[in-house]
Amino acid sequence: MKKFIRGRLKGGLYAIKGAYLLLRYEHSIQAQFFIGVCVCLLGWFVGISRTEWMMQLLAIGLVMGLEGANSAIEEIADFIHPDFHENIGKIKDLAAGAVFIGACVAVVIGLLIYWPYINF
Ligand SMILES: Nc1ncnc2c1ncn2[C@@H]1O[C@H](COP(=O)(O)OP(=O)(O)OP(=O)(O)O)[C@@H](O)[C@H]1O
Repeated sequence: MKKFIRGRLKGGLYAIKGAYLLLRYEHSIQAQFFIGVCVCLLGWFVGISRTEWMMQLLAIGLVMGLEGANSAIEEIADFIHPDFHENIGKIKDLAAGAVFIGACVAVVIGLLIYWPYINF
């Protein structure tokens, strides 16, 4: 049991290190983090509901999580095949496509949350 808990804690520390590396070195994640902070400030300013906060945070987590996975896939691809290869390009495009889908969903969630707060 002790070994199990120590193993999980160690795994958690590696995951925190990974999150730090993403935020420190990956420009896409940095941009998404910045946008996420701006949207959170907007949510606080506008006074969105508890449910809207949950949806907003889920959307931010979805995009940043997918971007992190995309970065990891790009790293693997460059590591196993640093030279140009059609399949590597396809793998990277698929991973980028997953981020794009998540980002589109996040934009729709954002519109659904903030549209009612806009008074023309
Ligand atoms: N080794 C490769 N072989 C074939 N096509 C590649 C290769 N590397 C990149 N590409 C193509 O270029 C696109 C961009 O790849 P790249 O690795 O530069 O990612 P990126 O989206 O610019 O992300 P980042 O800016 O985080 O590096 C890929 O989606 C793919 O279509």
